[in-house]
Amino acid sequence: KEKVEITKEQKALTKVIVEAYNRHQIPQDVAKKLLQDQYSVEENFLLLTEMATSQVQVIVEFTKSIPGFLSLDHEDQIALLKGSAVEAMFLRSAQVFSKKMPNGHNGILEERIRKSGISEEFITPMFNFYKSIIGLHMSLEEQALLTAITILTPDRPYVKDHQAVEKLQEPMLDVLRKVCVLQHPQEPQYFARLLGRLTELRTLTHYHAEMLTSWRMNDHKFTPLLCEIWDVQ
Ligand SMILES: O=C1N(Cc2ccc(-c3nnn[nH]3)cc2)c2ccc(Br)cc2C12CCN(S(=O)(=O)c1cccs1)CC2
Repeated sequence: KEKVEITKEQKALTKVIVEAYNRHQIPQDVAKKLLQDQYSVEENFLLLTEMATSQVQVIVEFTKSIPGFLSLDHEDQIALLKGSAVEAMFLRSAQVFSKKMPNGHNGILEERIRKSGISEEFITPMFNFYKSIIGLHMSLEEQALLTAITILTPDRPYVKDHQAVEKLQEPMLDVLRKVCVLQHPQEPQYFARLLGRLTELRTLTHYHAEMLTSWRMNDHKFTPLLCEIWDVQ
């Protein structure tokens, strides 16, 4: 049985990523609004849009703290952010949603999301993904590293220097693999299961793009930041 050892450098890298992941949080008042009294479908949608805008800001700040990211070609930095924005937001939402919301409230929040103009065909895969993330009981290190790995995906559209992105993503994959072995010794396939969630995330991006079109049709308004990052005119 191979003795798994995390090197000094890998410990330092994990520390930087976890600190960045913890440092940027959505202002509590924004998330709390979702728990207040009854809202109409329009108001719910507006709240989710406000939340999503804060989430994107948090994800951009987290990304900038990933060692080496700011040394990438500037256009590649934008391509990575735009290519991973929805996935990083859904991954982070699933991870935070469960923690941030005291148990009793999950139902209320779930109710708000269900009553926000998002169609059932998107709600179902979204909550299946959410439940699959919760079921993994990821540690903070695993959540932070998996989010960084998602953002540093070399094969996003318009990325020119794949190699440079791979060089940043590989060390994260190496340390995540070791962290999984050390933190889930009973589950040798745990690391593979984590990466499997990234595949499920890609299907959510597809649903999200479809939803964006239908929201546009029903004249739903988005903030300038969301229009920029989601390529909405
Ligand atoms: O809003 C969501 N939530 C609730 C949520 C998210 C984050 C925090 C939070 N608190 N502190 N930090 N973060 C709290 C509640 C949530 C939870 C699980 C999954 Br899976 C996904 C989601 C979405 C992500 C965005 N979409 S969206 O479709 O992109 C859309 C944008 C505009 C209107 S609809 C809706 C679902």
